[in-house]
Amino acid sequence: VLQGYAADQFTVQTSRRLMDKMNDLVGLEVLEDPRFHDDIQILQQGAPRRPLNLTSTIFSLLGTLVGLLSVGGVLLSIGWWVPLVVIAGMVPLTLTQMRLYELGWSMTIQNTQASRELNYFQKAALNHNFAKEIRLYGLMSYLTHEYTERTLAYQRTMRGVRNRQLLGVLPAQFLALVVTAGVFAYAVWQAQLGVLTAGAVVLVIGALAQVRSDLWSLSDALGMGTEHLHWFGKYYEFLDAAPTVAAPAQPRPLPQRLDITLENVTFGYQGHAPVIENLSLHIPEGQTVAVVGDNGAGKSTLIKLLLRFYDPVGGRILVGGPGEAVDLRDLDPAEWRSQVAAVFQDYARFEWTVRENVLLGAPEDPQRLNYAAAASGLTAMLPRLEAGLNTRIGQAYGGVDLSGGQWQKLVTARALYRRARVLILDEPTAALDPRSEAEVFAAFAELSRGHTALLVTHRLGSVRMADRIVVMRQGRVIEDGTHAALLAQGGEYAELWALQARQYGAGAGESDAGPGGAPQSALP
Ligand SMILES: Nc1ncnc2c1ncn2[C@@H]1O[C@H](COP(=O)(O)OP(=O)(O)OP(=O)(O)O)[C@@H](O)[C@H]1O
Repeated sequence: VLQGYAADQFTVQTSRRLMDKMNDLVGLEVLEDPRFHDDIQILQQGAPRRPLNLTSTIFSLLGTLVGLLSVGGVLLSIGWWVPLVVIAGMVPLTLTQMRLYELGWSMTIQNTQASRELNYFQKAALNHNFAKEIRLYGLMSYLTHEYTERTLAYQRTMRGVRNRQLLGVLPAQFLALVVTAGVFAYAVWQAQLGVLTAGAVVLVIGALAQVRSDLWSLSDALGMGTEHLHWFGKYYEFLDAAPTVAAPAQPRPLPQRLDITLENVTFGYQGHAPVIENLSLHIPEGQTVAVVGDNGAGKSTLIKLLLRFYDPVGGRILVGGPGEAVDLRDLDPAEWRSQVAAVFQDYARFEWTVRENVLLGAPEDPQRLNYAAAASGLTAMLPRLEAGLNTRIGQAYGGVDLSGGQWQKLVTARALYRRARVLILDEPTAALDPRSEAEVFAAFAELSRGHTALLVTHRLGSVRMADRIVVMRQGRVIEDGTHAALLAQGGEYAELWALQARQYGAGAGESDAGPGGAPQSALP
């Protein structure tokens, strides 16, 4: 019961410290490092037991040492050198045991990624989000095969380690046995010579057995103790690690104006070539800017940089009006982000109630909630949800599933609910029907009045409302201007516009009808 209680306490405390640490990791870079995920798996698995195990190992070490001292005293009765010889005979066993625990730990570390990968196959087989493809493409046999093969390979590796552990211990065990047998024979010989009584020999036999078992426990405890210490080493290393994207020790105050300026910004994801190159852009506060460009041009990456999920490797991002501009790196990330509302392309779908999904932990302001829900189109879909805003999402918890468009309305409400001076929408209407799209854009236009707004979209019909359109290609800004100016320029934007207009049958060129939504495509 005590062990269970202590394990509960340790689990909560250790997990909380891990979560607090995650909160300190203000950037996203760390999450893209496989070693980080290995560490998290090892730390999470060890959290409920390592602290308790280390404590009990220390106690068992102390207990064994006290026992050894007293029983060692008995062995002294047949000669001062006897305890020394017995201990010396056990030293190789202790060292081997410790080395083997060390080997076991390093194998665990080396194979954590393999273990995560094989578990991925099992998790995928049970994952609700993958269920349709698994059934349609008959994927289960592939998943089962991969899981089984990988698990067997993993087990073979670990079995190899266990076999080596066994074989490694045998010679040392044998030596310890020979030493014990030698001492026993010596005691019998002494009895025959009349130096020791029969009673003393019996005592020595008992003491020898006890010393052997104590020394064995000692070597085991030392080996296990080292393993626990390794785990703690990893735990504190994780907690103490300085993140690459860190909050400044002494942040500068937030400037009055929130103009955003990128100066020759270059950025590449860790280990990859730059995806933003020498990009310069100035967005005065209050301006609505649409960012368009090919897939992979770097639009979402630009947004991630503006939110300081990553730091540029070259150039800088400034926030503030003339004379007060501050490098984004010198602002408190939490303070800066509190000024920004964003709908990401891959937004988070929390399996909570609709209300919780909109508030995201913020206190409820009924008026604001009503406004955000109405403007995003959420209000109109509420009657179809059984408990309105209190409807639970997620069938795994007895809730409902939302359609893609319904989700998009919900996350738009989430962004509109936040009182932000900068609004960022990355493909906010990709899943919306034309009517909802028009409504969301009307709300967006109203909300962005007086606010900075950044809209990333492929739907060119909706970008005309922006004060300015920025066209990106391969991490650079290739065109920048108003809709009319860019059409007149006859460059990339004009070409994209004509392309979408043609697909809508509105005719190419400067048609005012323009493209109203996603292009239709036909299979070859
Ligand atoms: N976390 C990441 N790690 C490595 N490369 C990434 C990562 N995220 C994006 N990339 C790469 O960066 C490039 C730019 O991606 P980004 O998502 O910014 O493009 P985008 O312009 O938003 O594209 P889309 O229109 O398809 O949304 C792509 O080549 C992509 O593969």
